[in-house]
Amino acid sequence: AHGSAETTPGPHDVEYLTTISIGTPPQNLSINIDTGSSDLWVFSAETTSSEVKGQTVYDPSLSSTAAQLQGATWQISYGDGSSSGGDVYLDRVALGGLTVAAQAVECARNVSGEFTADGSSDGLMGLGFGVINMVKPVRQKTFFENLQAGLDEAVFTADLKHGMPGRYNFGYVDSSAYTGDITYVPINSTDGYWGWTSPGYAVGSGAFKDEAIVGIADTGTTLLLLPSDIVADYYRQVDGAKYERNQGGYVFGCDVALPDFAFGVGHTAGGSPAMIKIPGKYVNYAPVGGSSTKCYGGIQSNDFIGASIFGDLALKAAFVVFDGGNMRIGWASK
Ligand SMILES: NCc1ccc(-c2ccco2)nc1
Repeated sequence: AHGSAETTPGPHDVEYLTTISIGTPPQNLSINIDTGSSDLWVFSAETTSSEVKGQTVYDPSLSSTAAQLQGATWQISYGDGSSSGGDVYLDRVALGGLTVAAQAVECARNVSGEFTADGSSDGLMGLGFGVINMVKPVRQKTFFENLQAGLDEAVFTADLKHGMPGRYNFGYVDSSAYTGDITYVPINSTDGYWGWTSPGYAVGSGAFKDEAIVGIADTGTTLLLLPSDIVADYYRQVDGAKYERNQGGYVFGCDVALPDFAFGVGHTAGGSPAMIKIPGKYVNYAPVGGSSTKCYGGIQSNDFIGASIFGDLALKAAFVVFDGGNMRIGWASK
């Protein structure tokens, strides 16, 4: 089996939203597919009403195929400080033409203010590894883990785009969606993430710099978070760019010229790595609050987290293969 679903960017490509249907008859929700976590949770009929502002909720009592997972609860918090928690139902979940008959659907009783304020997202679908699923007392499998054995190929791919809809495919690699070759590197899923190491980077037309970047491929993070020395190196090439503590990162004039940023993938023996190039204009993330002339950079430091995060800013410059069968990740230009 294989399937394909369109995914649509929010403002400034802050997140990408994909429609899933849950239950019988189907209830359609718009969810954020997040390779940086492993819980499928949704706003639900059980969510504290003051914490629901515009989201579509899943109501298991209206689904003839829903069954509560007795005694199961969950609580999760994310790197951006947001959080949610509740109880668990098993129900049919369909995405891109593929169905899992008994997927753990984690129904929120509570969500933090960040989720309440994001009226476009009705929940998250984690496509990380089940080892970090937060359901207790028994962890639950992700949608991909439940599908995997039945897929033609044990892969899913991310084809995110700047300011326009892209696609998540399951079970196949669409050879018309990228240019050149896909370069595959091993992943380390010990911490539950799609962990991999880039051999280095280049700023603009500058030379490649050999500096191992240990990170995760994370569709649920907006930006590209890298070691502070690399970030400083990039913004040295941006006129007037500076680190502003009260903005929480590097900012610059919204009309400034921005150099491309390229990161390496793989290491052909002695040869140079394949490069994924992020166009400079993608690095202009958005005007900072209250300004129309000061803009916030899409490349920022990973200082507080230790590992780097190849979030949407990096992913939307590439066609990415999350290969669960061979425990590897593949990157291609497009
Ligand atoms: N990296 C996981 C993740 C994804 C989305 C969100 C979020 C908060 C408010 C709206 O969305 N938080 C964390």
